[in-house]
Amino acid sequence: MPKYIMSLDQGTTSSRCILFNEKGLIESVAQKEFTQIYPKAGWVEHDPAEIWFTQISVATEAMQHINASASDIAALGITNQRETTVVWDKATGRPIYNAIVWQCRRTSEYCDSLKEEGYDQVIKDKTGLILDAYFSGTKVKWILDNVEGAREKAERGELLFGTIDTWLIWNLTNGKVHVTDYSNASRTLLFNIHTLKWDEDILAKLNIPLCMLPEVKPSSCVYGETDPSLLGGAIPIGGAAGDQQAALFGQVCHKPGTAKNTYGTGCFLLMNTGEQAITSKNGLLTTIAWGLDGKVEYALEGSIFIAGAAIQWLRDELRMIDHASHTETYAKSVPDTNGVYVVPAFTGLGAPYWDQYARGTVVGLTRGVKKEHFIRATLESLAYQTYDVLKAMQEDSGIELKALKVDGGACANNFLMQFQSDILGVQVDRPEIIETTALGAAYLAGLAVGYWKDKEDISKNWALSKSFVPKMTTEKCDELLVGWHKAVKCSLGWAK
Ligand SMILES: Nc1ncnc2c1ncn2[C@@H]1O[C@H](COP(=O)(O)OP(=O)(O)O)[C@@H](O)[C@H]1O
Ligand SMILES: O=P(O)(O)OC[C@H](O)CO
Repeated sequence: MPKYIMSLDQGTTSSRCILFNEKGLIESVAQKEFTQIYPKAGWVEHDPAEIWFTQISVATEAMQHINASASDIAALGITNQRETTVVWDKATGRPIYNAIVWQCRRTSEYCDSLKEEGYDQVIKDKTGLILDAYFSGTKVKWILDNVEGAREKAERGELLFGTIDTWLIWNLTNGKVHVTDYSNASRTLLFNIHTLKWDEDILAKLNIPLCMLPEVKPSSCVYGETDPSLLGGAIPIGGAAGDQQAALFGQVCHKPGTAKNTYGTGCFLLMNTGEQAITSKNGLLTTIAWGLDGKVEYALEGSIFIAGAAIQWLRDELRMIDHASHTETYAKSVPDTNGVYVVPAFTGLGAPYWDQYARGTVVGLTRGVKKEHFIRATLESLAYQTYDVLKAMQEDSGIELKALKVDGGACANNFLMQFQSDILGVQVDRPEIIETTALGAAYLAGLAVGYWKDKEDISKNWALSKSFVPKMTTEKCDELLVGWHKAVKCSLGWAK
């Protein structure tokens, strides 16, 4: 009887593999960071070969840590940074260009031109998304327009497109399977979330041939088996989901009205809306949560582009800290930010502002401002951005959240979680396992092969580690939020 489920978590900054047991506990982890490529201001790329190589090597490493063999693994699930776009040659399996990362702004002006024609409404109606460079569609078009001979090859059926789930499954099956799941398809700008088909009108508008797109399947289903040469035997690939939807599943937000916020590179707040696709009036996205049990379920999403990445910026570019976790001590060493606000709009602002031209802004500097204030203000910016998104979500859904489940690397920060609870006026619940993204993918894969019976079987695994309850007065909160919103105004439209 196989003992584990393997989860491949291909994130924006690292590739990770976790082996889970049937209680949803971690048995083994391996992780590798990979290169971020910034060819021009506002452009972000990854090397797809490095993504594949780091991912397969951490899988091997995680197995070695506990002497697991392929026969010990019941199934493998995949979860991934979403929207990031790879186009490769079907015959050779070689990418024709670097992966264009979700954060990349190179197609902003093209998106503007479509907006001027009013095409943003068409996009919203069909895909549930905002017309923005964030999503895959305009990135695929950019590759076809800019790599010599690419469009002709694509039209002849010689090129394939995939988000990272598709790229990994293609490689895991040695080029046999070209698929994606509903949750990832719903982030491409090319998928109609109501008809559940690739949208031929949008494809024609963006001049993207249908033949290069993957087949879209449920998030929990056996897509194929890993090539036996890779992990010492064939393992069924039983599930795939975009990382934010996987986290929603891993947090057992299986019922409408339940929500989670993931604090990783960015911050993504998702609320399950069941079989109803709610259209936002406040700058949120309507997205597919997963395809499971013969149907799809939807979510409302607030996407914040820069969260933990701002902490990495403090560490790597400003060199104010040696380690992300040190921010907690610095922030607690001062009573406030001394009037400083940091708006980390490094790649524009996502929900609810959707300003492609906003840029990072620091306001309120005076002679007495110390590094501790700056660090605290950067941490607080994650909580303020979450406030803006949660407010929009409560208005759209008509649901007042009683508690917010949190996960992702930066939710380990107790200062941040307390400040988050204060500013939201809502309880914040951190689970024992904060690797819920990987766990969600494991659950989807395990369900497909009968390792877990059903959602109820999974739900009992969720365990609370710590709750944070609001302590700040409403007056103080309001005062801080006025300052934040003034700071956001300063950042808007800067790069126009
Ligand atoms: N204790 C901490 N306090 C604040 N930020 C943190 C802390 N630990 C990790 N982070 C941030 O969290 C991010 C890593 O989280 P993770 O969930 O692994 O992200 P991703 O999946 O996007 O790569 C990094 O951006 C890092 O700066
Ligand atoms: O890699 P993460 O965890 O920052 O997630 C990135 C998101 O999927 C982008 O939409």
